[in-house]
Amino acid sequence: MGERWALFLDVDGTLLEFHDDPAAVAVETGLSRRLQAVHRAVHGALALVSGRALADLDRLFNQPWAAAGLHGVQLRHADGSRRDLPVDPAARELLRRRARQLVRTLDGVQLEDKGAAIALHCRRQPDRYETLLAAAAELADSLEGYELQTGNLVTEIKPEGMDKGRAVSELLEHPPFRGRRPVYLGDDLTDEHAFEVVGRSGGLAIRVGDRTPTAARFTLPSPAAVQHWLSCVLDAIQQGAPSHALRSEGDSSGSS
Ligand SMILES: O=P(O)(O)OC[C@H]1O[C@H](O[C@H]2O[C@H](CO)[C@@H](O)[C@H](O)[C@H]2O)[C@H](O)[C@@H](O)[C@@H]1O
Repeated sequence: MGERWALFLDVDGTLLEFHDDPAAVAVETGLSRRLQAVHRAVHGALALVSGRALADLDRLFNQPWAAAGLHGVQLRHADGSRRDLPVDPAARELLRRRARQLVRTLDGVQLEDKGAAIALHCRRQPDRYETLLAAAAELADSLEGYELQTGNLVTEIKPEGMDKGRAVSELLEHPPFRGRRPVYLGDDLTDEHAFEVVGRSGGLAIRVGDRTPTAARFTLPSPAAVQHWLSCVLDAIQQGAPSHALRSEGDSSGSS
């Protein structure tokens, strides 16, 4: 079973609980050890798939694993090779300048500068979300080569042409993911792109939480449940259990 499955894991809201400040999250030792053990058990076919930049994922997880950062704008393969979507420095500067101007007009909105992309957060003031979405959409429309990606009390302006689904497809073309059945865990709207790809590839899409609608067939209630599920997966692989052991308990389609 350890040779048959490929695991793709979203980070915030899936592996980690949400915090008001994106920079304040941390990976506890227990989660880190569990992920390392699962990574070994699936012979390296585990990738983090996140809206965070790769540098931020490396700061948090401190592992050279395959990973998609900025929703796939940045990609690192399991062999360490990297591909980045090209970003025009002048366009990036324009994005930064306009985004800074925008947040000055929106009380309670926090700007996260991720290099090639900008996230605008309003977790501290959720009642500003609709106003933020409208203003950010207008900004993204005015910038050539950029698009909007909304998420959990966040909206991001990122280089166009990549999403988590495309990132997972790209990883699946390369070892050690190639030829394996993908399992994707994620909580957010941004993960739906990947749920669709995984569903089309005959894999398992597992939604974390209760956001609807979703293309995922299975559900886990929380990041704590994800950690428990990872332990069960590890046990199942080590005991050579049948492949259905990878499924989560809940089935959001009503069948199992
Ligand atoms: O794709 P993900 O790994 O889930 O990353 C999505 C975004 O996650 C972060 O923001 C979210 O988590 C923050 C910390 O808990 C929270 O404050 C914020 O409200 C959430 O939207 C991260 O800061 C973003 O850059 C990611 O794109």
